[in-house]
Amino acid sequence: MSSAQGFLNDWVESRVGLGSNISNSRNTSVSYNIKGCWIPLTDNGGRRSLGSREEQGSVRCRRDEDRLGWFPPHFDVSDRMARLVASDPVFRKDNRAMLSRKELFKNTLRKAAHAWKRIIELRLSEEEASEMRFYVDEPAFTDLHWGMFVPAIKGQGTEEQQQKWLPLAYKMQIIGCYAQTELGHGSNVQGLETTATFDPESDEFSFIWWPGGLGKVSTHAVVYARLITEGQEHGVHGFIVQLRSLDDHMPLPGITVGDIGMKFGTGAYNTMDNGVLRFDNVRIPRNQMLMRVMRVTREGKCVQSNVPRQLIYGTMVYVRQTIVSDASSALSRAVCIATRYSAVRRQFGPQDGGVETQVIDYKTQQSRLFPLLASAYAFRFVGEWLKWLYLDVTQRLQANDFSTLPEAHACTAGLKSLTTSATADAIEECRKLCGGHGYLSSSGLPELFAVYVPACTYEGDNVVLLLQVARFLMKTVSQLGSGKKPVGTTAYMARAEDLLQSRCSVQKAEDWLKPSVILEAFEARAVRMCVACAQSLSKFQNPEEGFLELSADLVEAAIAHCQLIVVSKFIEKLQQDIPGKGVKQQLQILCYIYALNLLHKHLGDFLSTGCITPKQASLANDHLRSLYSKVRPNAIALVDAFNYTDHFLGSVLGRYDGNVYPKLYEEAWKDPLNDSVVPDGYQEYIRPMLKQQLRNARL
Ligand SMILES: CC/C=C\C/C=C\C/C=C\C/C=C\CCCCC(=O)SCCNC(=O)CCNC(=O)[C@H](O)C(C)(C)COP(=O)(O)OP(=O)(O)OC[C@H]1O[C@@H](n2cnc3c(N)ncnc32)[C@H](O)[C@@H]1OP(=O)(O)O
Ligand SMILES: Cc1cc2nc3c(=O)[nH]c(=O)nc-3n(C[C@H](O)[C@H](O)[C@H](O)COP(=O)(O)OP(=O)(O)OC[C@H]3O[C@@H](n4cnc5c(N)ncnc54)[C@H](O)[C@@H]3O)c2cc1C
Repeated sequence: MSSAQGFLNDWVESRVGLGSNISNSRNTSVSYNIKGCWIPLTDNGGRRSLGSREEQGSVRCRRDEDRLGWFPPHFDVSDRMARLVASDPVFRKDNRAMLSRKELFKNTLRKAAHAWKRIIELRLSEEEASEMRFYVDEPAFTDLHWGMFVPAIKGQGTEEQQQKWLPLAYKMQIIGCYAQTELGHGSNVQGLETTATFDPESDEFSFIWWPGGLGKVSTHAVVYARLITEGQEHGVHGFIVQLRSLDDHMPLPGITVGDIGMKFGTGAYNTMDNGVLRFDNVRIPRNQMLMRVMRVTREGKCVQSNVPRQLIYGTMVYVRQTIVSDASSALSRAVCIATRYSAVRRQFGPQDGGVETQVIDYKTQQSRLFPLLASAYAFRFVGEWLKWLYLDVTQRLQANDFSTLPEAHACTAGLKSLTTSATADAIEECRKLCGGHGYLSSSGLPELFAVYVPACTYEGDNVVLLLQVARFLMKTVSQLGSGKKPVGTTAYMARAEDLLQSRCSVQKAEDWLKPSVILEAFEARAVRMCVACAQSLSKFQNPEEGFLELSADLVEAAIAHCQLIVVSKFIEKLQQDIPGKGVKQQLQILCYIYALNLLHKHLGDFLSTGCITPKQASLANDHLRSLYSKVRPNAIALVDAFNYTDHFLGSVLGRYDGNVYPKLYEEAWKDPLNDSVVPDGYQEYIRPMLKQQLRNARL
């Protein structure tokens, strides 16, 4: 061993003790029982030797009464699937950053095939299979097949069409994708150029561009195109189109299909074959148009059914709802890494040579990290509520009650936008919270960021979606005088007159710890911003022109409304019975942190609308600091509660055992650059340069 290596080994050794200090932060009297799991809070003298989650093997669920009833009842399923994936070598993912695009993609195919084999062998339920795919943690064509192709047929197909296509899709005898976006049109769905002409006399081309799973795998797609019959246009509809032969996978006549190329980051989303598709007079049978909204008869006549045509956009509503829950997962993952590492990392501290300070104890670290921890919980709760809302609207649609569809659209669009933007920013913040090591691939954060950021764009650009919310809000405000009572998430607007006048009652910092005070401040801010926008709009002769001109303000108003939804759902959650010693109190603290931090970040809104005074703002800020101190002793337990395996986290910094430094050192040596001591290219480039310098020096 060279002396340099010897030094490095000593250096690593000297930090092992520090690395294990994560367990210090697990010394707390509160026993957590989040997501239905129990988190052992051990005091083992500042050391933990639990090993990785995977190694522990068994599911550590204690008693049924320890489970939080208000979490979805799928903890056992989730935990079992996480362990199944983590213990299967085929699902290894630590080498992704080193693979070429082709290797990466083939590896994804291998994993998807293996997952499908396991699903069949183990006779997994739909829920188990879906959890398994989640923990495989690799964007793949299966996301689109199960996430969009199947829901599109379910939501927009007639009974007959569902009976024909769903069994094939469920058995994966066909693989489908969702082909809506074109090279030239994504947000503007009505502007799509792809046409489906019943009388097949069209010679136009258009390119579909972006659909995941399309490039190399899908045999079928639900393609969105403008329907033309008898020379008349009938809006955009979905059509099931076979793209590839089921015998040899070759594209069918008239179809050109391929991958659109590398995307942001190495590894990351490049496991997905986002595709380009060109149709050249492709003919499909009439009954492959999804006809729940509109039927085309044998003679080419269009017959509108009684369901609203917005149902054509229904798959997007469904996926947006799932994306909100996913935001909580991605965020909790990043926060788990940053929190555990912040407890391990020490910088500066006493001048007397004592141990340095854990960076998690710095107030700046806490003020950046704990609001993100609070957001992870907030998004989980609002995601659960949104799931309920979606189920509710689906049941109502089945009973021909379409009244809640506009609200479901506004909520899914707005919350998708709010949570994905916040999560993307938060992952980057977590990277910075981990200092230099956060930039290492082995921290897991760069890849998580690269995989996650497109969520701000796909399934609706976030600004475009907020503008949809703003339209809904302006409509609601405009109807206030007409006697139509706002309901659901806009019910607070019925109290607009009061809220426009109300004065916040806070006089001392603790007054901010009343949910009613917080709610009223958020309601007043949202109403005032909406009403101000509506008043400005009314000054325009042409409302559409006004909407365009005021769109930046409208987006701010939509954000205020969506933040109110998240805050109010967190508060509602806390009104339920929450078992587990100390759990409710901790969640209450997180709820206040979530709300008061938003208030702090958007102070301009609250002050300019006169909802609170500068003095009250400063009291809120004082209170935030004391709330951070209350979270600190339980921070590790609160992230352990997410119950992520080391495999799923994929982060040396976020290891459960806190053994960060030796593992970082070990990881570094795995890099292919370290395969040889003298690098490839030395003879060609380095040596001649060095020799040249030597010659020059001698001259
Ligand atoms: C597959 C993933 C599976 C699971 C996901 C889980 C996790 C994610 C993990 C991985 C993700 C993997 C892959 C990502 C997949 C991404 C797939 C895609 O991106 S598919 C393409 C998505 N495309 C879009 O989202 C386009 C965005 N644009 C639109 O939605 C619309 O065009 C528009 C912006 C709403 C405008 O439409 P239009 O011009 O028709 O709108 P108007 O404003 O005139 O509205 C008319 C009327 O309709 C109402 N409305 C609009 N949209 C909806 C809706 N979705 N539902 C109900 N109602 C809607 C609107 O409010 C108006 O109502 P009115 O005022 O007239 O009452
Ligand atoms: C990783 C990934 C996967 C995808 N998968 C699929 C898939 O499976 N199937 C599929 O069909 N599509 C898919 N897409 C496409 C995706 O849905 C679209 O890219 C998305 O809807 C945004 O549309 P756009 O690209 O047209 O953006 P644009 O609308 O061109 O947006 C560009 C900019 O213009 C702004 N803008 C646009 N309209 C307005 C407006 N009215 N007012 C103010 N500002 C506006 C936006 O805010 C944005 O800043 C995927 C995209 C990505 C990145």
